[in-house]
This record gives sequence, C-alpha cells and structure tokens, in this order.
Amino acid sequence: MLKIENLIKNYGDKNVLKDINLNIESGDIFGFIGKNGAGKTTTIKCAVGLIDFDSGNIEINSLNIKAHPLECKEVTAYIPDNPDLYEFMTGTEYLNFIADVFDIELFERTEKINEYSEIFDLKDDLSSLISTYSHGMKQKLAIISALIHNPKLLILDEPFVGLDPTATHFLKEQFKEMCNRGCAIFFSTHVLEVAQNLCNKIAIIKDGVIVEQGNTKEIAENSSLENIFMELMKDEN
Ligand SMILES: Nc1ncnc2c1ncn2[C@@H]1O[C@H](COP(=O)(O)OP(=O)(O)OP(=O)(O)O)[C@@H](O)[C@H]1O
Repeated sequence: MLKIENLIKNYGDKNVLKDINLNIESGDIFGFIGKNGAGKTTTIKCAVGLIDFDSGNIEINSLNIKAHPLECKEVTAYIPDNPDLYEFMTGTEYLNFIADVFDIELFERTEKINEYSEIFDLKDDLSSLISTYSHGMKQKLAIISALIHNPKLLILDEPFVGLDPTATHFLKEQFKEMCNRGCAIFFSTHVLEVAQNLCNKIAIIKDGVIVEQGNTKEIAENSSLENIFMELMKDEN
C-alpha cells in the first residue's frame, strides 16, 4: 500500500535520508521508530507529498506519488504531529469541509461524525471554534477528519502525543479495526511499548538510515524493543 524505495532527501548539503526502503502492506500496523532528528517526519512528509525528495521512488496503492498525486491523496489520510487546522471554523464546519473534499455523502458523513465524535468524546465541543480547542482536542478532531473518509492508508506522525488515556485506547482499537478491514497504518512513535504491543511490523531509523526492519515479534523475540533500540543506538560511537 505504501512502498518507499531508495529514498534520498537532502536539506542543503545535509543528507537527511540515506537510501530509505520501506514496504507497508494492507493489514499492517507499521511503527516507525527513531531518536529525535533521525528522519521520521521527513520520511513521512515525502510519502504524503508535502515535501519533494532528491531521488527514489514512492508508491501508494501501486501508483507513483509524483505521477498520480491526486489518486494517491484520495486513498490516504495524514495526521501531522502538530495538526494545523482552520482555527476560524467550528469542529463541525471543519469535518464537513473535509467530507466535502473527499466527496462523502450527507448520510454517511453524519453517521461517521456522530460515531467518531462520540468515541473520542468531542461531541459537545463540535459547535465551538477550533481556536478554543486544546492541543489534544485538535488532535482528536484531526483523527476524526482522517477516519471519516475511509482511507486505505493512514499515516500519522506521533499520533499519541497529547491524547488522554481514553482517546489513546480508542485510537489503538480503531487501528486494529482498520487493519482488520485491510487498511494499512504507518505511524511514527517514541513510545516503544506501544510499538511493541500494537505494531505487527516496525522499522528503526538512525541518522537517516534504516537499521532494523521487520516483524515486531521476530525483532523483539528475546528482548524488549526498548533494549533492542538502546543497543542499536549505542553502536553509533
Ligand atoms: N526544513 C528543514 N531544513 C533543514 N533541516 C531540516 C528541516 N527539517 C528537518 N531538518 C533536519 O532533518 C533531520 C531529520 O528531521 P526530522 O524532523 O525528520 O526528524 P524526526 O525523526 O522526525 O525527529 P523528532 O523525533 O524530533 O520529530 C534533522 O537533522 C533536522 O534538523
């Protein structure tokens, strides 16, 4: 569903991504792990078409993202680490705006907005302006906006930051449900426990290089993911 091949990205003379290869398939909950500044957000921004890259190939649903940007965006939902939402809109206005963009018909959108705003405990706040929302509330609204258009690929940058325990629980449940329906989920996280317990596959990036990738159970077969991560980070000196 998301295939990244030989991805190279430079910022000026700084080589930030050095030949990244990742393959996220339908049904995967794929965790992307790495220290601050390792290259997670840069990889994600390249994958969703927010920034250009120097070389390599990225495909979503077997289509090249540069040749078929609209078709790729149609099946993808992306939630950045700091959702930048239209503060002058109310929650309801924003969700309807996103539903319009993705052409979701009235009955379906109403049902989904009701369902997800109930699940994420945001129903009572939907009529308020987004400018009055807390960080966590904005994060929840961004998550609901991503879920209402039934994406085949869900890409999230640090989705659990700022979410309360209840919302965290429901988001994990949503991930599992979506993955059972054949959706592919790719997200970055610093919470190794979440990655170990939730993700069937993981990749660890260090200084723009993938240093470990594969089945979570196989990678963390004899040790916790935290120990493995610490070992991999140690090697850098
Ligand atoms: N716009 C930019 N211009 C120049 N360098 C940048 C830019 N954005 C990111 N970088 C650099 O690219 C590298 C990778 O950054 P990136 O944001 O991808 O890391 P990350 O793994 O997401 O980190 P974090 O866990 O802190 O979010 C860092 O060295 C960062 O300084």
